[in-house]
Amino acid sequence: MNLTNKALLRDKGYIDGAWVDADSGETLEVTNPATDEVIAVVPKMGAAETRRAIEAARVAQKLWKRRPAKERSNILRKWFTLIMENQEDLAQIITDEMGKPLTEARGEIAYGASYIEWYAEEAKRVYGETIPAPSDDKRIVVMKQPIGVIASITPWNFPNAMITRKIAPALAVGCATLMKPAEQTPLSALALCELAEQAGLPKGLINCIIGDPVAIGGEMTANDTVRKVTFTGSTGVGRLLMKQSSDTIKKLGLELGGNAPFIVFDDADLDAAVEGAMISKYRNSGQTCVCANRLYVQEGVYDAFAEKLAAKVRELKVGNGLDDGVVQGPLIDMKAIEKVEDHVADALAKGGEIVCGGKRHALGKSFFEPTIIKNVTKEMKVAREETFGPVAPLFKFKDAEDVIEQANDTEFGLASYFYSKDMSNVFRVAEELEYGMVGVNTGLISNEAAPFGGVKQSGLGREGSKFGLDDYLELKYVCLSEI
Ligand SMILES: NC(=O)c1ccc[n+]([C@@H]2O[C@H](COP(=O)([O-])OP(=O)(O)OC[C@H]3O[C@@H](n4cnc5c(N)ncnc54)[C@H](O)[C@@H]3O)[C@@H](O)[C@H]2O)c1
Ligand SMILES: O=C[C@H](O)CS(=O)(=O)O
Repeated sequence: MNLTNKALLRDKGYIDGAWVDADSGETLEVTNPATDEVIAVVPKMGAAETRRAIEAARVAQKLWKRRPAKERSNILRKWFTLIMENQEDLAQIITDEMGKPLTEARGEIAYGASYIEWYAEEAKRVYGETIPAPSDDKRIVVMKQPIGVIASITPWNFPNAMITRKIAPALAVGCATLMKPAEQTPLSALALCELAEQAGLPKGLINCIIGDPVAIGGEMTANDTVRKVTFTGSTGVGRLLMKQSSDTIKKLGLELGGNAPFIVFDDADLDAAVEGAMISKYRNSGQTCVCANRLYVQEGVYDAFAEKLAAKVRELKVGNGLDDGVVQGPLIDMKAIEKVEDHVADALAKGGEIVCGGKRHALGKSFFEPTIIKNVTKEMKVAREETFGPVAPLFKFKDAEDVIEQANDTEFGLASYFYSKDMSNVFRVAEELEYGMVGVNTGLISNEAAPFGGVKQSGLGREGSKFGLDDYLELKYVCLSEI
């Protein structure tokens, strides 16, 4: 890795302001999925290190919550500035450890930093309320106070932004934090800790435990000092963490799996719809929770849309994310490739037809050809499961009533998208879709100002916006009497 700022490449856990190895001395290798090269060796930590981090956070949080909001804000602002000054190096770390193209990795750094910038400002706007009391001798005061020590667990697909989307609001309101990044992508998390320390964040407020997810997660969910667990990842692991957290009645933030419908009505601007489908489906090689997972095209424009989309997909350059012009990197590992192959084979066995792609790329390793399948039906796995790869299954539909029923026929409810120019149709469909987020005439909806999150089995809570701040606050009602 050819970094300008070598200090960013950290390979130890970060606990109470110290860079430490695992108690056991055990380690994990970090590999570049585009080359299979080992790029770092990091500690394999467990419950004991997690306990020490929780205690460090508990002690640090008592002082941090008393710091004036403006001081917390200034330190977050400095962290934001340092991240943007180191954007190129941080982007290279992302591409090396998980494969996304450098252009997308640069975008993720700016996106992740935007949450720190946003919450640096929001830190100064945690307002309480007074409420007219039922009797003249009383006053009702409502305070908002930080939850305390929070623990975060994050996935590999956005190894920077999924962390800042949690840590920034938590620190802004006066919480102390632990993070457990995915074992595939610890380096981005450690680089964030390095820059937080340079920004002047006091020790103990941010702790990064690398290693055994079951042991670390087990301590985070069982330890009563941890008052909130915030998780981004698969719905299956989210269910498990929810169960484990119930013994100590923890607050939960869950950003889970998706199965996004992408709907094209026959009155849509087809070129705009194709552009939206390209970014919604093939961003991060289809490895985002809000990727279009099912594309529904009204029967009158089905063939025209399929033809236009295929022309764009065939232009996509697949390769090492560090190489010029590459817009599709490798999938995270061979397990991901096997899941994509299973979905493609299942669709073909049930009557689907390949329009383009459909198999492993000639580059080998975990590269897969950008794929479109047509004549897809609801009996196929691509209709019910999150593919998490560069495969666009095209379903046909008759009218709004038909497609709304198909789109809502899933246990997931994260993101959804549709293209239409008729305002009556726009309002009706947006109101009827059972999802936490709806993109209308766009395929890209994520930003720091908006409440990101899902309904049904896609999660609990919201991240980003003023709503994301509330997720790290407790309400306290103070009743003043004898006034
Ligand atoms: N809703 C969102 O914002 C969002 C964002 C990104 C990814 N995701 C979802 O995440 C999934 C892909 O990411 P993934 O494969 O890394 O998910 P994953 O659930 O396998 O892993 C996510 C994190 O959980 C940890 N983990 C795994 N098992 C654990 C356990 N038993 N105890 C504690 N921690 C454990 C992992 O180490 C990792 O840090 C997809 O389903 C995707 O939709 C959702
Ligand atoms: O996949 C997870 C991210 O939340 C996707 S996004 O960049 O926030 O849209």
